[in-house]
Amino acid sequence: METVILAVVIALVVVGALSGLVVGTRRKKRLPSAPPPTAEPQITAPPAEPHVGEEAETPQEEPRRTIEEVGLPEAGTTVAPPPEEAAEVVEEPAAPAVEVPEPTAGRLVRLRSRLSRSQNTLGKGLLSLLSREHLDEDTWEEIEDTLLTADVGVAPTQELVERLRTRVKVLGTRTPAELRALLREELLTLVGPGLDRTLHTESPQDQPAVLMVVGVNGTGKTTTTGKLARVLVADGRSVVLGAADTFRAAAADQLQTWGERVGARTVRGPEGGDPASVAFDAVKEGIAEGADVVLIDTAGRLHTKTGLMDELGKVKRVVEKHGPVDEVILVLDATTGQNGLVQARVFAEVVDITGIALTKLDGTAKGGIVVAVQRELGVPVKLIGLGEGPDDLAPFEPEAFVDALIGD
Ligand SMILES: Nc1nc2c(ncn2[C@@H]2O[C@H](COP(=O)(O)OP(=O)(O)OP(=O)(O)O)[C@@H](O)[C@H]2O)c(=O)[nH]1
Repeated sequence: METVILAVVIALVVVGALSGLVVGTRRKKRLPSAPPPTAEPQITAPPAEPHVGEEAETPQEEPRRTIEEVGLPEAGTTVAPPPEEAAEVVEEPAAPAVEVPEPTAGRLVRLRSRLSRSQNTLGKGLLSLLSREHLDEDTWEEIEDTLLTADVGVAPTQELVERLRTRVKVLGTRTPAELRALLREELLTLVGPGLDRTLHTESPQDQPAVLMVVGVNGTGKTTTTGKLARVLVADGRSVVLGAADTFRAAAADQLQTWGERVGARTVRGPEGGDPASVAFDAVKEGIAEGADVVLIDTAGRLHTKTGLMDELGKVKRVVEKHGPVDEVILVLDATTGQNGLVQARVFAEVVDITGIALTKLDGTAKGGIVVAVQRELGVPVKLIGLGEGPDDLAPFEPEAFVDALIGD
C-alpha cells in the first residue's frame, strides 16, 4: 500500500513538472509575437523638453543675423562661399549677393554714345549754322537761339557768340575741320576745363570723409547716392550710408538695397525721425568701423525754404560735431531746365554746395545746363547720370562731354 501511494505521488510530481515545462516553453514562444511597440513613446518627456508632434512641425525661427552682425566683405570682391562650405550653408537665410561694380575709369567711354545721342543736336546744329556761306545777323541769331534752347543760359550764350564772331572773322575761309576745332575749343572754354572736379572722398583728418547729398526729391538723389556708393566701392573704398531722408520710409529702404548690393552698411532711423540724428549716427558708425567714406542721403522737400534751411543746416551742423563735411553734392535733374536753376539757387543759400551731380542727361538735349548751373553756383559739375542702370553714373569730363556735343 505504501508503495502504491509513493508511486502515485511520484507520478503526480512528474506530471506537474512536465506541464510546467510545457507552459514555460509556450510563454517563451509567445514573446516574439507580442504586438510591436506603438508609435507613442512610452516615456513621457519632462515638461522642459521640446514636444513632438504638431509643435515639431512648427518651423523654428532661424536666428537671423542683423546687418550689424554680418561681416562686410572686402571692397570690390564678390562674396562666394568656398566650395566645401557650400553644403553647410544650405540652411542659412539667403544673403544678398554682393556685386562688383564697374570701374569708374572709362565709364564715360561706355556712356558716351548715350551722351552723343541726347546732346549732339546742339553741337551739330551749331556746326551746320557756322558752315553757312553767309554768316548774317539772322544766322547769328539762330546760333544764339540754339544755345539758349539747350539751356546754356543768357550770359554764357552771349559770350560764346561774341567769341565765335571774332574768331570766324579772323579765320576768313572756313573749312569744316577748322570750324569744328574752333567750336570745340570755345565750348570747352565755356564748360571750364580747368575747374577742380575731384570728388573729395579723403578726409584730411584720420577719419572717414563725409559727403552729404542734397537735392529736391525726384531728381534722382537717392539713386545717385546709391550709384555713388558703387563708384566708391569700385575704386576700392569702404562706404557707410546714412539714410537721413527719414521723411519717406521707402527712401531708406531704397538706399539700403543699393548698399546691400555692394556690401555697404546703411544706418537708418525711424520713419519721421530726426534726420540729423541719423546722419550723426552714420558718421559715428563710419568712424567706428574705420570706413573710408560716409554718404548721407538727405530729404529735399521744398515746401518752405525755412523748413529746408532748418533741416539741412541742422544735419550739417550736427555731422560737423564729428569733423568737417568734405563734400555737399547737389543733385539736379537736367530735364528740369530753368526750374533746376531755381532749385540750385535755393539750396546754395542753405548749404555750401561743393559739387553738382547732374542726372538724367540721357533724357534731354539740354546739356547746356552744365554751363548754366556752374555759372549760377560757381561750383563744378562733378558727376553726370546717364541712365537708370546701377553703373550709369560717371565722373564729368569736359573734353568727353564737348566731343559728345559736336560728334565725331
Ligand atoms: N534716365 C535716368 N533716370 C535716372 C537717372 N538718375 C535717376 N534716375 C531715375 O529717377 C527716378 C527718381 O530717382 P530717386 O533716386 O528715387 O529720386 P530722389 O530724388 O531720391 O527722390 P526720393 O526718393 O523721393 O527722395 C528713378 O526712377 C531713377 O531711376 C539718370 O541719370 N537717368
